[in-house]
Amino acid sequence: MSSIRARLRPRPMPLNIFPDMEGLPRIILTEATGSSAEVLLYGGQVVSWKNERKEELLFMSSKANWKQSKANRGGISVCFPQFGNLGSLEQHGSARNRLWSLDRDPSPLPPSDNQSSVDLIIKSTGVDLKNRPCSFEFRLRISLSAGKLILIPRVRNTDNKTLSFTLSISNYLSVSDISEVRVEGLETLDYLDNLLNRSRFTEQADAITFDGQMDRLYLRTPTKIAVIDHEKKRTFVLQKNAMPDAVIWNPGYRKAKALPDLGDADYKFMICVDSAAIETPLMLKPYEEWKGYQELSNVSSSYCSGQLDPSKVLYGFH
Ligand SMILES: O=P(O)(O)OC[C@H]1O[C@H](O)[C@H](O)[C@@H](O)[C@@H]1O
Repeated sequence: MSSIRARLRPRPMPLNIFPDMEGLPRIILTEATGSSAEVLLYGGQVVSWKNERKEELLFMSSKANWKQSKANRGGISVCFPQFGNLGSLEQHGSARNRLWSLDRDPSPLPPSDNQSSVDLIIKSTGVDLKNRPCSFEFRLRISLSAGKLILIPRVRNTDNKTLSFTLSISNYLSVSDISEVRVEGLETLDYLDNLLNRSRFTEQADAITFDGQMDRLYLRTPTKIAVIDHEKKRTFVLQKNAMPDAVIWNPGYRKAKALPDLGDADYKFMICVDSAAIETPLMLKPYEEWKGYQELSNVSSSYCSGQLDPSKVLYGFH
């Protein structure tokens, strides 16, 4: 009887994984309403997220190299175990330049061997241990559902010493024109300005707008941040847990020109909004695990009442 039941139980769809034009393993996630996401094992990077109308929601540099030697500038990648140059490791840590593996045992999360989510893993290597003698495992679940892309990062200390790290999930969002964008949810908060030697300021504006390079670390941010694109009349809502900080970055014209892997005009069509834990490094006791959560959704700016109401966008009041 039980064997008949087992035969009748719907089998999970196999993961859609294939080598792309450069031979890099690429995973395609799909779901019933027609949205999709693409993930590279190299860097564990999400390189595409399209809505049900097949519109791309993530920015990718026009000079992305698509080679397995450096993370592409764009999409969503993880900076770990160090954000930026705040330590002795390479800029933004090694995770974005590693070849990740499929995680067949993502316990205690249920296995996700279907076409709308994937579990990835990297373990510390000799290089990591040379610079920071404490072994770890980093697991990343990427899940797609109607209108939403969810990332669940988990770090496990697999050593008998304390593990300390900083981390960010770096989201390059595609926008119509950076001068048409407002970021809401960070007003009145303190931030460190990376363009002014990490000096501390308090945000005075009602919303963040852009008229040049910006590189800030907002501290103790709320769990929801809205990125409103006036021209497209679309709003990204970033919801996060266990990552108290948020990075807001746009290189502006001059810095974009100096970056070899970014087209001169590309800065207009992107904004980086990172979920992050940077100001206070995360500490894990021996064998402890940390778990974060990030959910991105993209909604019509006027989905509530025909008028943008930030309180509705930010706090979901209907
Ligand atoms: O050029 P990358 O190493 O990818 O870093 C890109 C950017 O990442 C973050 O947003 C930092 O705050 C910026 O200072 C940095 O320029």
